[in-house]
Amino acid sequence: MATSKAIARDESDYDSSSSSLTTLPESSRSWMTNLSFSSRRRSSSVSVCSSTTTDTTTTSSLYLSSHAKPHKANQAAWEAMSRLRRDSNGHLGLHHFRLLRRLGGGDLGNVYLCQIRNPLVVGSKQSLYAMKVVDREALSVRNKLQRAQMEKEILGMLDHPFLPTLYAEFDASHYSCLVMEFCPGGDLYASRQRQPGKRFSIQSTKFYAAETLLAMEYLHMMGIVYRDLKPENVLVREDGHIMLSDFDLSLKCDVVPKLLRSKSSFKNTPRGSSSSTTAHPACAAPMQSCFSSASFRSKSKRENRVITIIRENAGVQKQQEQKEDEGEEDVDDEEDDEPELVAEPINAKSMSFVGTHEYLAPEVISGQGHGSAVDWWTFGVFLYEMLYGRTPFKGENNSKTLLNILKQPLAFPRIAASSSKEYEEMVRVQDLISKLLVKNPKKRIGSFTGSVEIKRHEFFRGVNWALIRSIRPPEVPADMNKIRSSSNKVLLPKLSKKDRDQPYRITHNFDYF
Ligand SMILES: Nc1ncnc2c1ncn2[C@@H]1O[C@H](COP(=O)(O)OP(=O)(O)OP(=O)(O)O)[C@@H](O)[C@H]1O
Repeated sequence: MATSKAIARDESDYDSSSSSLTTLPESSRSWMTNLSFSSRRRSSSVSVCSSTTTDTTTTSSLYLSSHAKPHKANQAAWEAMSRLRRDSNGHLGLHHFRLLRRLGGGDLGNVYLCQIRNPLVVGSKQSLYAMKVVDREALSVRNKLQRAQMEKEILGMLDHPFLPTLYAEFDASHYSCLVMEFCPGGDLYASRQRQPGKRFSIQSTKFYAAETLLAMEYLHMMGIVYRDLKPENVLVREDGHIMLSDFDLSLKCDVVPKLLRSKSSFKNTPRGSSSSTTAHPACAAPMQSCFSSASFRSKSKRENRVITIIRENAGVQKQQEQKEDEGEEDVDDEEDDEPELVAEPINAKSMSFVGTHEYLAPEVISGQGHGSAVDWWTFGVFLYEMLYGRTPFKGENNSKTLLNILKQPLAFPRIAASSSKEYEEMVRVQDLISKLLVKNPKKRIGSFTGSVEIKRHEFFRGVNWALIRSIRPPEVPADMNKIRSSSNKVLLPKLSKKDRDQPYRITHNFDYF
């Protein structure tokens, strides 16, 4: 799993005692001394809960209970859980589940592979779930209960193919249990370690980045700023598609949708690389249907009908109109001037210092307050790491990393392209990364119209956003039946037979929680 590899890689980075804050801006220094650092990149999110925190924790009207997840309605795992809920009159407990093995642990709790304890259904027919178990008492002592609550609330809201489905949640003694979809493919950090040169190919990067972008688009629509994107938090589902995980650092805020005219709104978005004027690249075979050029133009029309994210900016609008007069090519010219519903939490503002060092946005470090644009910064770092096998501003220690993020210009390693097509793709993705890793959040791509700006960048040209969930991913994890049969063998720390069979008694012996 990524966990152990991440420990090996970054253990020293999260030693707060070695951090020197002397070279950081004055605005950062006073409150950065309160930071709590954990020891692994996996759980390296740092947070400061001080009086400067202004996160809004509104109860959203969009809250969906775990009983209503339309996109999972016909799934066996969902049906099994609904049946269980019916049979138990809605009173689920730990005794309804058999914990099979520990999948991993983080700052908030441990995650276990589990099955419904049902003597009538045995072996390979049983659905597998991931259960996150959080010790509320321990978190309360560490002042982290609110983070766990936030994660639970957010998980309850989500209903999207690239985000976790919360199948059930219940309390057992002072433990909170969240039952979610199990992702057998591990995470993208571990997956990257297995790639040649520990780097994903440009096509695999495009695939994972496109799905991640859709997940973040949905989160922003729901008023959620994710704030902790990194390959470790992108899990690979049974079918090879992705699932973002770990929402305890997310910020939930109100999002006020607006209706804007499409033409003017798209005119104000930064466009793709001026140097990437060549035909879109041919893609690796499995992804061809998704990344075909034919789909690109029709996609533009479709997008007009989905919820998109727009921010008005008269100045930029003017510039774009001027460009149009100059005759610049623009696919939007062919589109109707339909109104668009806009839903980006651009007014979200937080003073919290949260994230993972190498992924922190400059505005988070400088403590000036940040909003949804932090997710577009982390998306840039994510793309960079997937492609180059390291993050762009990593220093010898955490303080150097933070300084580099604030001061160091972005640079790309030289990588020989195997073909002119790959070279062109590299130029495009570098252009996108350069636009995402703009230190001023107001000038960063995505800050005007959110994900729609990024989806329209040349690098994603040809991606069929509507069909991406149906195409074959770069890698598909081992057969689920094999995982089921191996779940009782020694792959990960195994639970004792007693604990497996009697999880409801483990309150007396909770050594593995
Ligand atoms: N649905 C899942 N399927 C498979 N493994 C999972 C699932 N959810 C979490 N895990 C694994 O469990 C581990 C801990 O999960 P998670 O990151 O949610 O915990 P956390 O306490 O919030 O961690 P962090 O310290 O990063 O905030 C991770 O290694 C992750 O890979």
